[in-house]
Amino acid sequence: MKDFDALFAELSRKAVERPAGSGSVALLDAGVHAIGKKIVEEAAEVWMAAEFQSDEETAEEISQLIYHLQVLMLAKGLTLEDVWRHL
Ligand SMILES: N=c1c2ncn([C@@H]3O[C@H](COP(=O)(O)OP(=O)(O)OP(=O)(O)O)[C@@H](O)[C@H]3O)c2ncn1[C@@H]1O[C@H](COP(=O)(O)O)[C@@H](O)[C@H]1O
Repeated sequence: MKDFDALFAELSRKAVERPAGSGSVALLDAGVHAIGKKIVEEAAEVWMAAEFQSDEETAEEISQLIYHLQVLMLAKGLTLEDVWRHL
């Protein structure tokens, strides 16, 4: 099963190698503004799922929020350590 670090490593690779058909590459190319809008959208979906949907659906929405946060980190050139040191 993929975890947070494995996804970040995969996305970091894709940002450099830019494979054809990667949605992540397209999102990186769309820029911080577009990624930020997705984060807001996904955060709202997490909230709504937590209040009105199943635990499984909530977990899926959380995974999508995490994914978009990681794409934003890559767009900004932030490392995992840059974030972890604030925890
Ligand atoms: N974990 C994810 C992931 N989570 C969410 N998403 C994207 O976020 C979308 C979910 O957003 P929405 O709920 O808004 O659904 P939607 O309305 O269909 O999406 P949009 O039309 O708004 O793009 C999905 O359709 C995916 O495009 C993800 N895209 C990719 N990954 C993983 O990232 C890695 C690289 O993926 P590629 O860049 O596609 O190769 C792979 O391991 C993937 O599994």
